[in-house]
Amino acid sequence: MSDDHRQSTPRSRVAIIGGGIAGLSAAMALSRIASRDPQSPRFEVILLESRKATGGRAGSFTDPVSGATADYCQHVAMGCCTNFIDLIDEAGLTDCFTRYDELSFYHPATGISPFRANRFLPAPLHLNSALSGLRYLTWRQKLSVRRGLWSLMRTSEADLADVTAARWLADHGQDAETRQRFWDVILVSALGDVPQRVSMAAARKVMIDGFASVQGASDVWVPNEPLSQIFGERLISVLRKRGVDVRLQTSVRNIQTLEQSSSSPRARVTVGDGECLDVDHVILATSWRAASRLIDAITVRDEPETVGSWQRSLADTLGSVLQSPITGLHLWFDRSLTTHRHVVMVGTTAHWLFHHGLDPQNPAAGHYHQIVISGRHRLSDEPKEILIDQVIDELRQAFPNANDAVLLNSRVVTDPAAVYSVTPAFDTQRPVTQTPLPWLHLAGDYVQTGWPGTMEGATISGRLAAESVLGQFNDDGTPAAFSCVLPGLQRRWLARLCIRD
Ligand SMILES: Cc1cc2nc3c(=O)[nH]c(=O)nc-3n(C[C@H](O)[C@H](O)[C@H](O)COP(=O)(O)OP(=O)(O)OC[C@H]3O[C@@H](n4cnc5c(N)ncnc54)[C@H](O)[C@@H]3O)c2cc1C
Repeated sequence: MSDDHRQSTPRSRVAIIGGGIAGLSAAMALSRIASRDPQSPRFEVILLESRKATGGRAGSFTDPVSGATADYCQHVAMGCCTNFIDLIDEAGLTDCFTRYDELSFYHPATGISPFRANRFLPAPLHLNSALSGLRYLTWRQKLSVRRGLWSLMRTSEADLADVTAARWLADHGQDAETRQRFWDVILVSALGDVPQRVSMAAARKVMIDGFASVQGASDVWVPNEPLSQIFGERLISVLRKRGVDVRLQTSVRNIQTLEQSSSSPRARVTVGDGECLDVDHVILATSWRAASRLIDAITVRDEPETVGSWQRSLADTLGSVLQSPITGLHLWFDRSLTTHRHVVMVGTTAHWLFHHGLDPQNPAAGHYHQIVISGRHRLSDEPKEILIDQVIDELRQAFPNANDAVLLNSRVVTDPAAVYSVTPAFDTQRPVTQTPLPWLHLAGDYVQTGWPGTMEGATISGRLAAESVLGQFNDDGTPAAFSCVLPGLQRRWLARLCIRD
């Protein structure tokens, strides 16, 4: 396509519904293509977000008592999240994250054990010393974990689609205590639900891609600014500079097909105040619940039967999704409880402790600590005060500094639908990006990406939707020339020999 031709070609109008990480990732991909490649198609991208700020589940709130800004729940990424890390790099936001190559595991019986992969040994041998360092595991348990990891490396993901993690682990010699002390600790945090419900294929993704396959895959990326700053302000300013029309507090009420003609817009998006936007493409990047409602209400002019059966089957699939809660306990003390920035807590109600210290913007709020508990737990139905008391008891036992610490303020935030459960049934039925409506593309962490419900999954889904728009755009016979999704980290020779694909 020549520059002259490009100038004269009408711009394709794309509405992205939802400004969570999936929608933001799609907007970044389309605006990057439009701004960097003179041969590329031209887009007018409109991002529609119903809330006051973008970021979706990766957002923050202002505590009414102290005025402090805190994330609804602490989010972390891992070194294996190549697309998410690339997204923040592209947006110039790498300074918003700190990368850690060591984890600290706490157990009441043994205190803190460092978990650090060996930087000189090739994967998967690099994990050996890290495992040896977990003092709360007996040598038998460590041997059992190594055997389990080896079996997992020798089993392809496709062979694990039908089985839950709990079943597979029990069948592969992992006794209840080894599961509780090792596998469950990692899987519940990463997948947001208990191994009795999640598929072993999803668990393999975490254990193999996230730990065993490549040096650096298990590094932890922790935001050092509120998520609202990262995804609600800084990323939006990048998008606006690239010409994306970001509209906040703009809730989409319905989507309709228009009369088909090659030169006209193909869909109409109606927003809350009744304004209608006629567009060539819609990327639906909401949660699975909002997507189900909007898709169900689409009225179709052509091929109503094909589309109707797809609508019904998608409604069944999304209607059967099991969801899992995640709880964040936000605790402000008069002092820091520990020098560790984060600690994985084993054998306690708390799963992770994140320690942020004093906020320089608001030092009077106190030293901020956040406890994360993924999934339902034994105090889920108890009053919040009981949960706070229990967790503070655990912190006092774990960290001597906590004994004299005074709790200045606390808040418990539970998102009951934080993540969907990657059950074997749902994992095999997850919807794909393309739909029978050529102008409609799905994004969101629930879409088939090979990843569970994470920021990486959401980023990939947005990039896949951008690729799908581009593929359509080139339907005139030109092959789709743009690839937006990055591959995972490249395995080296020993990992390639050991790990079956
Ligand atoms: C408590 C908690 C902890 C988590 N921890 C981690 C973690 O540590 N690491 C990790 O990788 N992931 C974590 N996740 C998962 C991660 O947050 C999600 O996978 C990811 O943010 C999903 O992004 P999304 O864009 O797919 O969906 P969402 O974030 O749900 O975004 C959808 C957006 O669509 C908007 N919307 C909905 N309906 C409409 C409409 N009609 N019109 C316009 N806009 C609409 C919503 O307001 C929302 O902004 C956590 C999630 C939660 C809730």
